[in-house]
Amino acid sequence: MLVQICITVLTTVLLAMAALYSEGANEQRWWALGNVVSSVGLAMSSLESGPAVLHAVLGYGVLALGMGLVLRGLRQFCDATLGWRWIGAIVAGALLSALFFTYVVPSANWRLSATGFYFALMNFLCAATLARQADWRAVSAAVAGFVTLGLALGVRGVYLLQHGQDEQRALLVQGVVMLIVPLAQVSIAFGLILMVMRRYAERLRNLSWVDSLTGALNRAGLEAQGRRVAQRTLRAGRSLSVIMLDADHFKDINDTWGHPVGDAVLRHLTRQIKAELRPLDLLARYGGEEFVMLLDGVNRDDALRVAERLRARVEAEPVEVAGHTVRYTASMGVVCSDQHGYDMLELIVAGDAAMYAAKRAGRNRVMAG
Ligand SMILES: Nc1nc2c(ncn2[C@@H]2O[C@H](COP(=O)(O)OP(=O)(O)OP(=O)(O)O)[C@@H](O)[C@H]2O)c(=O)[nH]1
Repeated sequence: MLVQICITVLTTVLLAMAALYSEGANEQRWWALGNVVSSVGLAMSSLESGPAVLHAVLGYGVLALGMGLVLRGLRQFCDATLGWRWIGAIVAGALLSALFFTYVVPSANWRLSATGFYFALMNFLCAATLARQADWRAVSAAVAGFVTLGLALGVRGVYLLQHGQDEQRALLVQGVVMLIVPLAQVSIAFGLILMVMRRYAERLRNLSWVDSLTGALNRAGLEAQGRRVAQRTLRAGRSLSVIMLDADHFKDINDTWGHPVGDAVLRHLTRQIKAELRPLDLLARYGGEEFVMLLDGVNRDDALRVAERLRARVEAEPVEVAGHTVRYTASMGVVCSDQHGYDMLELIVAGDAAMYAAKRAGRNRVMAG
């Protein structure tokens, strides 16, 4: 029991400290709380004296409540929810089976087996919730912990049914299970922290790839993701088109209306571009008022059509900002891997040249490179 208390304190402190460093504090709060509640339930159900209702019934209800809270945190981590009604049902299930084998068909063996199977199922449910996550490396330690715990409880349930509580073999199994439970608990706690830290690191990396003004990718994001898109299209034998876009006379907009209005124009332009792109396409802000679009699986003729549609949309839809209606246009250069290959840098250089040709030809137009 002392080991159990130490493990609970250790894992709860770890979870609470991880919550301080990351933004996913909500799910960690449920995990930490569930951890403490489960351990209280475990301690209650291990009592050998006192009223039966306390250790033979309520202890299992408290343990089930703790597991329900952990599951709620796991569902939250997976962007889903677990309502209080479900948690109530989980607690009721544990209470009913404990009540049944305490008062209706009194048998300590059957009660231990039935509740063991019940909590094994709960642990498998936790493992299954996480296993559906795409990032296997992040969740594997926690999944392994839940599966181990579920298997240990299940095996103990089978042995108790077959051999009774007092037989030598059953006692041995009971001892092994008592050793496995805290180890699995530690594995779960470390697994949960690992999951949160990986997600936090991913969030920070994504933030460092995003331009804060427009929400489009920045240069670093373009380099990292653009290469991935180029490789993907090359492998799949699809065309990759690049559109370079530059707002026309943007300096005049800044000089006439001020920089905040210029910023609003850039945000508006980003929304206009995004409206023309598909989910697999990439958009990055390449410089001040210059953007680059990567169109996956689009040949040059189709990319020219997309660019022309976008040009017409930008020309037709002014932005309303600070009581002003600001009209602006954009020039674009379109290139495709069918003519220039899949090297990102070469595509951008060729697209830039086509875009400057469009500027020289009078702006507000699309040129192919
Ligand atoms: N408001 C705002 N302006 C920016 C930002 N980044 C760059 N700029 C401005 O964008 C302007 C770009 O001017 P130029 O390079 O001369 O280009 P242009 O006026 O658009 O002329 P053309 O490209 O030849 O049509 C400069 O005045 C920059 O200060 C930004 O984040 N916000």
